[in-house]
Amino acid sequence: MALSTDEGQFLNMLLKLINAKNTMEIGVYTDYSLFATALAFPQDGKILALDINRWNYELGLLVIQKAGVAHKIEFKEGPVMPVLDELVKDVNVSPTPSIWFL
Ligand SMILES: C[S@@+](CC[C@H](N)C(=O)[O-])C[C@H]1O[C@@H](n2cnc3c(N)ncnc32)[C@H](O)[C@@H]1O
Repeated sequence: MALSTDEGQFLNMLLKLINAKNTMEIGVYTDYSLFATALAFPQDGKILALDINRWNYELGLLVIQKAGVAHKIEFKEGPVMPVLDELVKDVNVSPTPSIWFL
């Protein structure tokens, strides 16, 4: 259901290698891959995180907050397709996030 610790480290390294600072995560579950991404990003990095259930996002939120990276994350709750339909109407959303997850 979630990344292994090795995969989290690998993701973190990949994001740094490509200087990623804008991703969309579809399905956060315990926030593990979201946390690995937020740690890899520069201070002005932005992650749009989507999950059908806010409870999943809140599972790891305290850790994210304690690590001081919560400001990099915008969370939206809901089934992903209607949320994505809304987002494509918003001209401020990048059409080309670096990495997608589910
Ligand atoms: C495999 S888990 C994600 C694991 C996470 N990316 C990680 O590696 O730590 C899948 C997540 O997708 C969410 N999900 C499944 N279908 C969804 C949908 N249609 N819209 C939004 N979220 C969905 C589930 O609630 C679950 O939290």
